[in-house]
Amino acid sequence: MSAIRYELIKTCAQTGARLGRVHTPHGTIDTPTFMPVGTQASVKGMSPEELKSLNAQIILSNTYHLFLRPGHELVREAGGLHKFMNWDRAILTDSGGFQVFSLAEMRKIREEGVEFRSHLNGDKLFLSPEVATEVQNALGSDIMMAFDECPPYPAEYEYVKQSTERTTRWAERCLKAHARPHDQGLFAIVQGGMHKDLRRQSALDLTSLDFPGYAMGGLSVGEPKHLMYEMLEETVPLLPSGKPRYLMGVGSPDALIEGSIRGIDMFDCVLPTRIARNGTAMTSQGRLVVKNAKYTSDFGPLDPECSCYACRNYSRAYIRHLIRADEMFGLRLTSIHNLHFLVHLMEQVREAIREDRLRDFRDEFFEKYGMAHN
Ligand SMILES: CNc1nc2c(CC[C@H]3O[C@@H](OC)[C@H](OC)[C@@H]3O)c3nc(N)[nH]c(=O)c3cc2[nH]1
Ligand SMILES: [Zn+2]
Repeated sequence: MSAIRYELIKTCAQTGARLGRVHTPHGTIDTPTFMPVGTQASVKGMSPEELKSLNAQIILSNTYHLFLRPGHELVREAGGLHKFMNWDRAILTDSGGFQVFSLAEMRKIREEGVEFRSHLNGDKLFLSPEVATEVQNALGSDIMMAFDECPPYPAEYEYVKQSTERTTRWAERCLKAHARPHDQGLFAIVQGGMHKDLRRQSALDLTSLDFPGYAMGGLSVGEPKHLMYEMLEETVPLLPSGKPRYLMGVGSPDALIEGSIRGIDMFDCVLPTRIARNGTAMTSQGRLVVKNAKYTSDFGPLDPECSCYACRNYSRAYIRHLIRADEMFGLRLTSIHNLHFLVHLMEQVREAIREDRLRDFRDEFFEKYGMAHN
């Protein structure tokens, strides 16, 4: 019995969106879903109780960061990531394939794996399909990602071709190295850059290896959004309908809706907590920079239509004051609101799929949101 089972409940009659559930050893995830990112074993500034109060059913953490600090052996000794961070719902860990190419210095990519220097202290380290799989087995995440290369954007066709074919060979090595397939699901990551033929090849090669789930990688890397949507339209139909699809690193409210329409079930993005740190809130009318002087004596909530803890108890004037005074509680309140906003947005997306009206919902949302693009 695989650790991860996808249940397709229904497909939206207006779009290609799906209502589903992902069953994991640490609970069920209603999809389409937004997953808060806790890169270093903490969703910045949020306690597990606060995450549960906003109905987060799964959070992310990251192999590269935890491999560097505190080290996966320590987390294994602590009884695994769930115990270490006191989170008893589902956890997905990214494989480090993105960070080793975006954060690490002095990296050398070979068939065997990637040699690099830690961005923390310059130590010489090595990540490979086998090491990334062993690390995630030690962390005990419910969903592990295959070790991949996320090619830069833009990149030469030939480079993307070589890289994508190597990522497929690496995925096969992860499958072989996976020590706990009954407890942890291993998702493959489709690459191929912005080239439709390479995307198709990657999807066909990886689906022939039969993983419990498939991610769309190599996107949300600076390309125009229309290009990302074209890659989804080209690739998602080649993925098995009975398995979850995860679009990595996405995203803004409009992209979550557009991605759901194109058949994506799972999303992750650091945006809600990252923009919270400079006092930017996502609201039903678009973004609001609460630090702006015009909110000095605005005693209303961040978003009048929001029912989150921050909007029920605090004003824009108070949060503006905290952010300007560099008080931690200010960015905590903005993070609580932004995470609630995206988790609640996905609840509305699931409702719209249930009622076969996701295209109408999108048009209404974009109208109100003013498509003040993110
Ligand atoms: C933002 N756009 C984007 N993110 C991406 C990530 C996650 C970043 C990972 O880094 C941490 O956030 C900074 C998170 O780790 C918990 C996230 O999962 C990717 N990961 C892999 N393995 N392969 C990809 O092709 C890939 C592409 C991305 N595009
Ligand atoms: Zn709110």
